Amino acid sequence: MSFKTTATISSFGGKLLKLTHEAKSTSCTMALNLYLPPTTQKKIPVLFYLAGLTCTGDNGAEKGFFQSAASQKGIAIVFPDTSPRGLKIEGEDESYDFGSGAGFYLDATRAPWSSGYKMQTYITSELPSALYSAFPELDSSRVSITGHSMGGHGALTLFLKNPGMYKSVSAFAPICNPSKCPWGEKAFGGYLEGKEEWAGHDATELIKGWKGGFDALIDVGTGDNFYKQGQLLPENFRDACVESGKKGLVMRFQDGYDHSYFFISSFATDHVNHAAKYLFAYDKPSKEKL
Ligand SMILES: N[C@@H](CCC(=O)N[C@@H](CSC=O)C(=O)NCC(=O)O)C(=O)O
Repeated sequence: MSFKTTATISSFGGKLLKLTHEAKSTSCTMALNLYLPPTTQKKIPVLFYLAGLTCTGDNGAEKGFFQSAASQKGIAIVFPDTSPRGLKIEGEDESYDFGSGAGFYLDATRAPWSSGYKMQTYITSELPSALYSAFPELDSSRVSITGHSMGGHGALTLFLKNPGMYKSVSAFAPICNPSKCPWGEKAFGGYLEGKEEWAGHDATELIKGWKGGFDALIDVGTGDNFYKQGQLLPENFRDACVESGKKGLVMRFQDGYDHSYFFISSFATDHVNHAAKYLFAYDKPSKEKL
């Protein structure tokens, strides 16, 4: 399905495109932002940034400060929306942490959400296929993923559910153990038919079955109220990595930082650089490729 470009904005020498397209998996028109860096590469590696509760594709693009590093490294960034919109499901717009703006990057199995709330399929299949077809300069073989809060949960779980799909993963203040926090319990209870499905969408459970190393970067602010309230539970994820022998996780507790985009923008360059390390690891620049 092709995209409609509603705006083209110059940013750090590249272009930020505001796009919409009709998506089958989410049964609605989806909006997103795509940052295309200035580059002489024939094929541009891609970083997906998944935003958190209440966000659209605009929050990361406008406040995340990812474009500066992406421009320098030559990485395209996809900023998708966080849920379907306007499906007219009862209760869809009643709360900030469920329904619109809160798709949790999974495919709902419980009616009525199971028709349309298919963000896992949208992010891992329909959206990338549509983008690689409409923008052939994007390199579908070099893709990484990151995200914030609910989007950090999305980044970790989509990476762990799809071995080989992403070259790297990182997260800002991710919801690490949704089965054990109020946000996750509400989302999983509402979107999933049975409790036996929960572990399959929980990073702290998924990491236990991951084979090999896990070179992820996770930042959490020590002044983050959602962290203090037990919504994020990063220590549970770190402990699961240690107990199941996964090496490579870098979990940084950033002194005094909160949950906001002031925190994200402060460390965005580190996360783009983390992705760049893997996106360019086996593609040493040669004259033929430039
Ligand atoms: N309105 C809510 C808080 C909503 C909130 O803080 N959302 C975060 C993500 S939280 C986890 O997914 C966010 O990124 N907001 C958008 C922004 O631009 O800051 C409340 O009042 O508690």
